[in-house]
Amino acid sequence: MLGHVDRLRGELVDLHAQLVRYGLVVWTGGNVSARVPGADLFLIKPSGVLYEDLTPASMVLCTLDGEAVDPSQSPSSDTGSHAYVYRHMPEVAGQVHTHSTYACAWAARGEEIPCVLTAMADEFGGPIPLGPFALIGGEDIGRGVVETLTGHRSKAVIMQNHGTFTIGKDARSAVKAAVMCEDVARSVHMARALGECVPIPQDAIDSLYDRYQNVYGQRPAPTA
Ligand SMILES: O=C(CO)[C@@H](O)[C@H](O)COP(=O)(O)O
Repeated sequence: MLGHVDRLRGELVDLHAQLVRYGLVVWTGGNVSARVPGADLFLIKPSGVLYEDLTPASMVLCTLDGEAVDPSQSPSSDTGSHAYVYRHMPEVAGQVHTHSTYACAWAARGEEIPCVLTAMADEFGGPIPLGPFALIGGEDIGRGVVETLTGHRSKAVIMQNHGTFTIGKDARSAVKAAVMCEDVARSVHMARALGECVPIPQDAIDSLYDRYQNVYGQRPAPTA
């Protein structure tokens, strides 16, 4: 278990740097977490720490009740919500939260992002849904994420008046979902400003999603 924790500490530093690289966060906003395989534990960003100051040791190990194992550490404001998602969605092993600009524009309008681009069908299998308004600091956001994404193809949710929350089979997948969410939020926001968007038929969405999820990219090397 300690091997997993040490590995995930380093991975989380790198993944937080990806949020900066893709322009998804400013100052200390946002966070990434990763479930520890085989343990009722996860690691998450420390609260209020600048991205350039994050280190493997600064990542906070927490229980699935959202408590820091080391009480001297202060985990992210969203720790209770990340913990709630991990408890209620066992398939989830990574989560990301951002205030990325265009996704927040959809959050401020209280609108889901309609599936009008093939990139949305590929990655999200349909629209990016809107989740409820929820206060920060407890489990309310996590409850809204679970209510919205359970049984939904999308791995991203636009939480009303707040921002993006994503889930994944690992933290890297959740970061990818956050990057792709902001990319399509920007494109569809621009399109909407210039006119009506053309919806993609559901059968085409299904075909695009199946291809991207099951065919796209490099095949894994054959095992010896
Ligand atoms: O949305 C909020 C605060 O309004 C938080 O989610 C911040 O975006 C990140 O907080 P920390 O992870 O640094 O506590």
